[in-house]
Amino acid sequence: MTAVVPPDIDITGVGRSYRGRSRTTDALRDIDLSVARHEFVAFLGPSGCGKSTLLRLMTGLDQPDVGTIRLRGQSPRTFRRTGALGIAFQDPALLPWRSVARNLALPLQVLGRRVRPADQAIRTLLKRVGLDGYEDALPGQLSGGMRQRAALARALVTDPSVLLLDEPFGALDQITRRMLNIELQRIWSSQRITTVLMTHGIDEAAFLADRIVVMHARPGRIARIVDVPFPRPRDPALFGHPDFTAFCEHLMHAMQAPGP
Ligand SMILES: Nc1ncnc2c1ncn2[C@@H]1O[C@H](COP(=O)(O)OP(=O)(O)OP(=O)(O)O)[C@@H](O)[C@H]1O
Repeated sequence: MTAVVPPDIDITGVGRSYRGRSRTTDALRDIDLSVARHEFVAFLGPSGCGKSTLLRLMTGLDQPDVGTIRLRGQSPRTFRRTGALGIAFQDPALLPWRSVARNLALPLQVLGRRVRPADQAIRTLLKRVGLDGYEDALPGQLSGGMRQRAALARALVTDPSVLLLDEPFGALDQITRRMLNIELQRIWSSQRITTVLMTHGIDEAAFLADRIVVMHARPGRIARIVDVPFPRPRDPALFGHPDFTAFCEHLMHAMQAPGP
């Protein structure tokens, strides 16, 4: 008999509202989802459907009004403090006065681990995201795409078991974004870190994810959950395949259809 592995992420009945002086915004309502170990799930939805709100709740930087979130059975805040959670936001938020390698060392230093920017582990990680040779560069000397690569490497530096990505490539041009999608797939395929990606990029979600959670706005809620039918590893040529185009069209309809 094989042991049943519990899900890495458990979201149950989560709701979150923002109360302003004149009105209340229902940012999220009735969010239920489990993400299995090694799974890649993308939340896909228009601006304002609550993706960033949900991601912040999953990091433990904000608390739901109702419902619970558990990461490997722990509260997000407790889990984050173990270093097992990797996080990358749309804004790479690198410290401008620290070199790329010293930015990468920071999460390890925060956890109290002994690390030097010249350590082999940091060099290997920079190589993996295509920043070989940029160890000593300052963030201001990098392009937007390179800064996002550095932010992705920083999210991976603690060797996390769960990775949360909030539109990490959203501000990039289409070509750079696609290149980083391909690299993220390569990294995920080799490490199989349980990953949640928030995105409004339909082809990004379809290329990367095992399952896509289509969100609707006002209130932010799950409209439907779609299995991605393409086998792995996925070749970059998939982006141009007619089946892929048809699947993206299907997702577009799911985003626009009146939801539950
Ligand atoms: N701090 C806040 N105070 C008040 N309302 C907020 C706050 N943060 C988000 N909201 C509102 O909650 C809703 C969900 O916002 P959220 O940023 O989570 O959506 P999103 O899907 O991430 O959007 P985007 O793709 O544009 O980042 C929106 O209507 C937004 O205006």
